[in-house]
Amino acid sequence: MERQVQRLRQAFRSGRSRPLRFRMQQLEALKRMVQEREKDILSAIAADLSKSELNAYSHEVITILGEIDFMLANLPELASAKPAKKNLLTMLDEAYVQPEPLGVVLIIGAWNYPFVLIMQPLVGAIAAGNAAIVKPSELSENTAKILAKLLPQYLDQDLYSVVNGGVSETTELLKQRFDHILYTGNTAVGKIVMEAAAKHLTPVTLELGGKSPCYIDRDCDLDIACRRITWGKYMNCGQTCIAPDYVLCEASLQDRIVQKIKETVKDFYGENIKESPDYERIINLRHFKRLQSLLEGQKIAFGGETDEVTRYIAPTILTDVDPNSKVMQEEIFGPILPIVSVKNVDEAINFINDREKPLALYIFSHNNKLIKRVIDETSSGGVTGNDVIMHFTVNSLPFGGVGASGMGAYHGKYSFDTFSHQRPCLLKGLKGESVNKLRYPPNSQSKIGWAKFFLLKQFSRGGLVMLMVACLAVAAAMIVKEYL
Ligand SMILES: NC(=O)C1=CN([C@@H]2O[C@H](COP(=O)(O)OP(=O)(O)OC[C@H]3O[C@@H](n4cnc5c(N)ncnc54)[C@H](O)[C@@H]3O)[C@@H](O)[C@H]2O)C=CC1
Ligand SMILES: CCCCCCCCCCCC(=O)O
Repeated sequence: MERQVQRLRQAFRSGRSRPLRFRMQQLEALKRMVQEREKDILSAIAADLSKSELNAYSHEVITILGEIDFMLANLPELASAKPAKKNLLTMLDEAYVQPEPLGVVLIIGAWNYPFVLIMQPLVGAIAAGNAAIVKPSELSENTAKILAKLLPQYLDQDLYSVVNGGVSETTELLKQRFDHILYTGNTAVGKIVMEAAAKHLTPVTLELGGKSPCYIDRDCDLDIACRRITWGKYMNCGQTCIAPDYVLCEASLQDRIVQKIKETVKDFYGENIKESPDYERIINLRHFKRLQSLLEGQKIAFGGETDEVTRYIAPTILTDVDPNSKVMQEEIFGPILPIVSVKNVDEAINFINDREKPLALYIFSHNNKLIKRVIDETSSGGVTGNDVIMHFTVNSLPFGGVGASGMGAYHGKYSFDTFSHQRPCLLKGLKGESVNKLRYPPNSQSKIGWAKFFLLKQFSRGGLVMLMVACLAVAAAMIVKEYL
């Protein structure tokens, strides 16, 4: 592994990954890979998550095609030097911020959206001019294999590579020195990644999970709210990091919510959910058993059927859930929706603030002021009002967690920034030494007075022009005095 990282570092040092033309070529190759090998990619995702190929396309492939197109269209602007504001002392110099690639970066993905969670950061890493190693999750082994097969066929092999394997391979990988690590997965492993990164002072982006609350206000169109929640909760069988984890609402709404979600489930998946091509299965037996145990002792208002052989868990709703019960202590990451009653929005806000900061927050209401108030008085990685999941799809919004749900963000411009160093550059001429005297020793009260004037004085545009005219007049007077 050490040699693999060294090979990438050498290729990075050659400067090959830096020119924009090269980055665009690699992104175009990535797009070709997705288009030409669409069938192989879809069948791998489908096999890993018992998912229809249509759903694999809409959950994963569309996002990647959109992200590549965004980078192709915006890369010249993103990578360009941005002029910076100057002060009086540097007025005649050149000041700008130049994004530069970080070097060799590591991307570790999770199994639940196995293609997106590797490819979307990779697009950002390439766009920013880095070399990258990607480590797909071993739990989604078909996607891991197809990535290891296809990426080297389309991308520069010395700059981009795939490492497959589980804990031992990842542990070995984490001993190497990287210039950035983007990890997606659970919080416990997030801490392991951060600890390993600290040994090399490597910065990390941690895309973690959490319990994303969904508050339903009394003043709300329940039909629409429940339809949207049903989609976001049961998509991918609840195994979505930003799925609404639980519902908070006034007790009087509970039965109607159950009824409406029940009707929507029938609309979406038919009478026999097991037969529906749109309803997935739990990834493995460990998670299946974990989810089964969350049902113990709960009041199941809808669903609850499980089948160990196929790892099927029906769309399920739990009512009158005790906030101290197990299902409310850990991220559910499955098709179980607890409803917790609160008296009003104040209690909902307190409930959210009493817990770890979630990855997402959802609020349904006709009342925009109430939505804004909940946003203002809580914290979460992201928010969607009157819908769920959808903030993930807007690549002009940074995607990431806060507090226990993660650190850093990516998608679109934010991916480019995550994998770049914003390098401040100030280019001075070798003239104007007389002005510099005020910062050279010996220091004096009058030099401090001038330094304060040059560095602290704020001028309006008009004031600045006047000052420049005055400076020119003084310079002209000095020339006249010297030579005439
Ligand atoms: N914020 C986000 O964008 C997302 C967050 N998630 C979160 O991820 C979690 C589910 O993913 P996991 O079950 O963790 O996925 P996982 O089991 O696939 O693990 C994630 C990655 O960590 C590696 N890994 C596992 N144990 C390790 C260890 N001891 N040392 C080093 N590496 C190790 C795995 O090989 C894998 O590549 C949920 O909490 C979910 O909310 C999932 C998707 C997106
Ligand atoms: C047409 C709508 C497409 C919706 C795509 C949703 C993808 C959600 C991915 C969530 C992130 C995660 O859990 O890894």
